[in-house]
Amino acid sequence: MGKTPVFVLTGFLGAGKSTLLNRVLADPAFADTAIIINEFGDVGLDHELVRIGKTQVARTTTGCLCCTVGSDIRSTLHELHVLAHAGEVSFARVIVETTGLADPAPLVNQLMPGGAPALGLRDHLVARNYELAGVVTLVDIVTSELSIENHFEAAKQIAFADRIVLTKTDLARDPASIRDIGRLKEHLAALNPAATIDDAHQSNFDPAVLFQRRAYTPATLGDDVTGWLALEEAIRGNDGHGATETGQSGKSPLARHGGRIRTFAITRTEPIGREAFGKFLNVLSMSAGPRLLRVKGLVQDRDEPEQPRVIHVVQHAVYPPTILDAWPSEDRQTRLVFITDGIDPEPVRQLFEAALDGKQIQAGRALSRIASAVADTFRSGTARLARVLID
Ligand SMILES: Nc1nc2c(ncn2[C@@H]2O[C@H](COP(=O)(O)OP(=O)(O)OP(=O)(O)O)[C@@H](O)[C@H]2O)c(=O)[nH]1
Repeated sequence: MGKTPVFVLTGFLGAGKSTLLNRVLADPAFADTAIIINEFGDVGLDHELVRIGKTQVARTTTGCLCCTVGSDIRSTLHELHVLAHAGEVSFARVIVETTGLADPAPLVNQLMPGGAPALGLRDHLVARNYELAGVVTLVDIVTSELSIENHFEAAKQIAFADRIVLTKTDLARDPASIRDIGRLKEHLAALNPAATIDDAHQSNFDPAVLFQRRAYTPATLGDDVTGWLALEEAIRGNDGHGATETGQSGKSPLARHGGRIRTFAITRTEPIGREAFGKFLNVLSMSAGPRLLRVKGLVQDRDEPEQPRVIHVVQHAVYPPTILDAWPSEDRQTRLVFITDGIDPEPVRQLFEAALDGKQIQAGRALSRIASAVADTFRSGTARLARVLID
């Protein structure tokens, strides 16, 4: 028996990883697939939104694979191996969906031969039974330029890919947007000349091809990748976690991502008015701008409480909600997960409550706190830039 191929599916926040994964998992050829979904924060939602078939096996890891100390990916692969050995599950490939903020270097380092050393029997078993067979990076044409500029993770995800897929190309209908796609492709090819670039909405695009076994060789991806992997080794030696804010489970999921990234959830048990909720999302998105990195949620609508609404905001883009036929689990409360760049939970919670309860003055106060957080992050960004220029 050969080694089981492991594919990493990555891409910045909201790039469309779960959407593509659902498409692939619905293909009968992928019935024998194990999926590892990594969620940023304890109140993740992906495990509810990715549709796992009866013959597929899924594991969710919380925290961030690139930040959790030790080797979470190896322990999850080991657990799957033990279950397969006992005949409890069966799979021919593993797909790891990372969080949108994942730095791929530590993950690749743990999975490739000659990467992070095997520390015990478990790691030896993982190395003997699995091989990294590809890194697929999705690039959202709507937000990627901003993401690449503002978040090193987005650029690294592109650099480590052997397959790049452009998503949301269906939204580019006018000639200027189509020209922009051409420019984006040039930019991506400059960042990573070795990867193939596909378009998720081209009629001949077959996502199954992305998860076919192949040799993944970081050395062919250029000096940057080799350098980052070497750096990874150095970081591993001293943990490298300069965490400024402890996240969940006593781990430090925010460590690699800078002190400004916040992740938090808002839950509500009473059903929510559609119009007030729509206003909340739009006003939040307008006031926070690119500092609102991601919102996703399941919402219990007052008029249709049995059909949850799935909502997505990706930076400035607020997507039309999708309506599910039924709740994916027993938990029927509204759950919203936020990832922000420098915006604290409190004013967002205040804005949410004020919008739903129709309290204008409180909403105004919350908005001015959000506006000042946005201005502060811009100011600190400017100060940093000035320091770089003067140094
Ligand atoms: N129009 C359009 N919308 C898309 C496409 N791919 C994803 N979306 C939408 O983009 C939003 C985010 O998609 P997800 O699949 O949840 O993105 P993700 O990368 O899994 O998100 P995170 O796990 O939070 O990083 C959803 O509203 C999707 O319906 C696409 O190709 N075209």
